[in-house]
Amino acid sequence: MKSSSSSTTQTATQEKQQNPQTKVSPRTQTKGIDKHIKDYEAIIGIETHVQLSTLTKAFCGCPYNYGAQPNTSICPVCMGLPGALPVLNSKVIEFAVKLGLALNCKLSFNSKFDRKQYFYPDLPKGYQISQFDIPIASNGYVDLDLPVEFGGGHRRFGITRVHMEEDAGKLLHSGNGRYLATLSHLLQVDLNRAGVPLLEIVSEPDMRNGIEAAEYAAEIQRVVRYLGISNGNMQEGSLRCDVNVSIRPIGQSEFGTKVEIKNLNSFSSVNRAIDFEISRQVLLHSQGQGNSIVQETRLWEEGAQKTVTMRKKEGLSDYRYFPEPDLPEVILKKEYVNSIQNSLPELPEMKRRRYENMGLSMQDVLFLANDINGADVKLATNWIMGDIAAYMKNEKVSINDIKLIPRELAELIASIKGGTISGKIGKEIVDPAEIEKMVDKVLSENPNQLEQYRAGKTKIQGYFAGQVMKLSKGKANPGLLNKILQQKLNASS
Ligand SMILES: Nc1ncnc2c1ncn2[C@@H]1O[C@H](COP(=O)(O)OP(=O)(O)OP(=O)(O)O)[C@@H](O)[C@H]1O
Ligand SMILES: [Mg+2]
Ligand SMILES: [Mg+2]
Repeated sequence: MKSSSSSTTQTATQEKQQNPQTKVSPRTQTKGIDKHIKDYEAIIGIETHVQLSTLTKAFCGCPYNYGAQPNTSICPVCMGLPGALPVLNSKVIEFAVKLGLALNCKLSFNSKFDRKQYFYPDLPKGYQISQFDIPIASNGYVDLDLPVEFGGGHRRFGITRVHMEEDAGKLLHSGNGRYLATLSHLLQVDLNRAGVPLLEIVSEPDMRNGIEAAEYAAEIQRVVRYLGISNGNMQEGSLRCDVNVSIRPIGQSEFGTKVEIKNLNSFSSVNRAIDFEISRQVLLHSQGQGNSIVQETRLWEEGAQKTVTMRKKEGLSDYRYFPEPDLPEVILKKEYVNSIQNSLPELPEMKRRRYENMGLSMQDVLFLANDINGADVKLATNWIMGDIAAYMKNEKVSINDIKLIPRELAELIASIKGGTISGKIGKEIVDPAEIEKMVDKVLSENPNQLEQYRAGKTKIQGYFAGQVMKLSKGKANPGLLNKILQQKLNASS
């Protein structure tokens, strides 16, 4: 119900339930490993790129709109033309400080930009402006609660660093070649995205399975949405998670060789790609071929449900990082940081603890905290004091007797707010008084049919139900309608 709303986040589990096409088990591709898998432990760390929703790019005045015609939002700076000079967009700093604080990081009051050099057709300058040895934020953590269906449990995952950088352009391939242009196929470059600001969040290698990784990604999405610094949309690439996976035999303290996986555009692909990769590595290891696990970037193929080699990973020294000479140092003032700290909204973890303290079940807590707005408190109060109180009075029951649970009320209110159902329909779902009136009307207007019913033709109940439904213009809740109708018929015979 809520997955299409951009203001709504979901847990990795909820997403999985909504994607029935994701049923293929990656395990089927690596049969025979089940007996080995318990002998190994997986180590997972995640790099997340968050595309910032600033009005203009990081170092020039071009706007960025996803889906715009290729190369319609470019200028000499983001095209990397010789002599063009970057000017930093101050919103990038503000958003970076917000995220750094939200992820409980230590801020660097003096940081700088560096050039990370590599050749790729989507990078016209031949280098990416990034931050190397002094990231704007580091040493933080994120807290989350695993969904109840996975045994629940609180987790804290370390955040190594958060740094600012610019995005590259996009390559458009036509023909069969996947990564590089061949003579027989055309490679086009769209530079609209070049220079769009990103924050890269690097986690500590603290996750141990696909579920923890997917829940971590979902929490990062919630945090950036709560902060209002990104739309966090994975399908559009505004939130990109690269997962690093290695395995080690249980009991070994040093880490194994890590493999980086890209092209994960949903939480469930994060989960499934990790499952697959763990199986692949365990299989190799258990067959004595551990050496063939090399440090590389692999690509998740959604169709085939497997990871394939993309490229060998560059070593750090290959990038030849050096300080960006065209941009000044980034100096943060205490007052500036304080004012941002004071303007932070309530974050998902705070909201979860608040709801938990109100006595809600963890399932309800997670459901409510997934939504940026939570349940609308005012609407919820109106419902409880209005229609629900009236229903309780009418039925002479207490709040403990009615079957409405907090999550259902929140779902109902969210549907009304989101326009999925109208307030009128919403009302009739829990307002038996109106249905009762309509039932009375139908019964009194159909004395002959009522007579037949009393004479034993109980099938005619369906006819009455149909008439009431018609009278309500289809808005009566069928369950409630039948219950009331049954009561009335019993009373009259
Ligand atoms: N042995 C390991 N197994 C699994 N994950 C690891 C291991 N060692 C490091 N990691 C994780 O891999 C990620 C490395 O990210 P980082 O950005 O530091 O480097 P990179 O991927 O080599 O660089 P680049 O930004 O160029 O992709 C981190 O999240 C870290 O926790
Ligand atoms: Mg990486
Ligand atoms: Mg990285």
